[in-house]
Amino acid sequence: MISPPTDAITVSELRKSYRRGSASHTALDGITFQLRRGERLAYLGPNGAGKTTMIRCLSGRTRPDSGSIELMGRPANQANARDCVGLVPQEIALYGDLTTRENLSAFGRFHGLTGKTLKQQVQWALQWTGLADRADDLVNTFSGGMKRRINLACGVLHQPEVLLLDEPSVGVDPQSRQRIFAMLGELSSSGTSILLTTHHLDEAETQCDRIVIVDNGRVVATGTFDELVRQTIGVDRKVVIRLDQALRGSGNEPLATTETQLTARPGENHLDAQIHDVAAELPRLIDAVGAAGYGVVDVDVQNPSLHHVFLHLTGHALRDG
Ligand SMILES: Nc1ncnc2c1ncn2[C@@H]1O[C@H](COP(=O)(O)OP(=O)(O)OP(=O)(O)O)[C@@H](O)[C@H]1O
Repeated sequence: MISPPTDAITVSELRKSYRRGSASHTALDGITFQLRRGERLAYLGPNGAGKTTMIRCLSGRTRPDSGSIELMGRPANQANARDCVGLVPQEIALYGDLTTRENLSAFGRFHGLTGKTLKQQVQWALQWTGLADRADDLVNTFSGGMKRRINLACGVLHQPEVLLLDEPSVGVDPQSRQRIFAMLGELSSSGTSILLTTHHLDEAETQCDRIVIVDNGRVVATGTFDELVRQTIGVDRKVVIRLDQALRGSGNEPLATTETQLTARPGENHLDAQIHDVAAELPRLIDAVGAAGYGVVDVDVQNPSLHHVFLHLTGHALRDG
């Protein structure tokens, strides 16, 4: 018996350059990663990192210069290999002068659906998007968030096993983003494998199972959020303790009894500590601060974020606007 492929997408050493006048610009510089079956994978990178180019290569809209793509275990260049794929492009591509139902029916037909199946899927999409009560309204009367939900539905009417989304929440308000991710959560629970590109750090961190971080056309790290934190900034936490008075003497002199690594400067009203085991070490440190004659005004335990991970990996911040 042939066992099913473990990866929904396998990308190996993918390269793509564009010509710009007489020069060549490398958008994908030897990209390798996997989308595992059933997972939600964030392909995270700043503007110009090559995210759209990757989606275009995966969906067959752009031909890579070299490297390979497998979709559900089949080489992407085999006939019908992309039948398992649904695509939700970044630009909203809907007919404004048609109703929600008419748009869904049109896109369903593009995907080869007819008759009872088409009707069923349109009905499902109306419920899934929460737009059943707007089924017969013209799409050009809708908000950006509503259009994005219909755009999303148009890409999955044929129930693809693998879904590609290029910046699915771009230009929508936080409430609509939440709805979109709730919809994707439903698809994921029913087994769809999802690859989404994003430049939103919080989306990658909170809405996805794993993250591929790309910069300048290269993969700089891959893993779950916890794995990425361990690989980069480590498990130590930065803790800032604000004091009721400025530090005297050489700063940490009065706190010489503590084993915690401290940065303390005379004249400043705070101590910065690197703490490995916050639960065990922090109470001892606070006792030591009290014993040295200082009062603690505030304690800030800084949790690592994907922002810190990205900064550590690339040396620059990812503008998350
Ligand atoms: N058709 C093209 N011709 C020339 N250069 C291109 C073309 N498409 C993309 N590029 C360049 O390739 C690089 C990667 O672009 P791409 O759109 O894939 O990045 P991105 O991460 O999706 O960025 P954004 O979020 O801004 O869309 C950019 O420098 C872009 O200018």
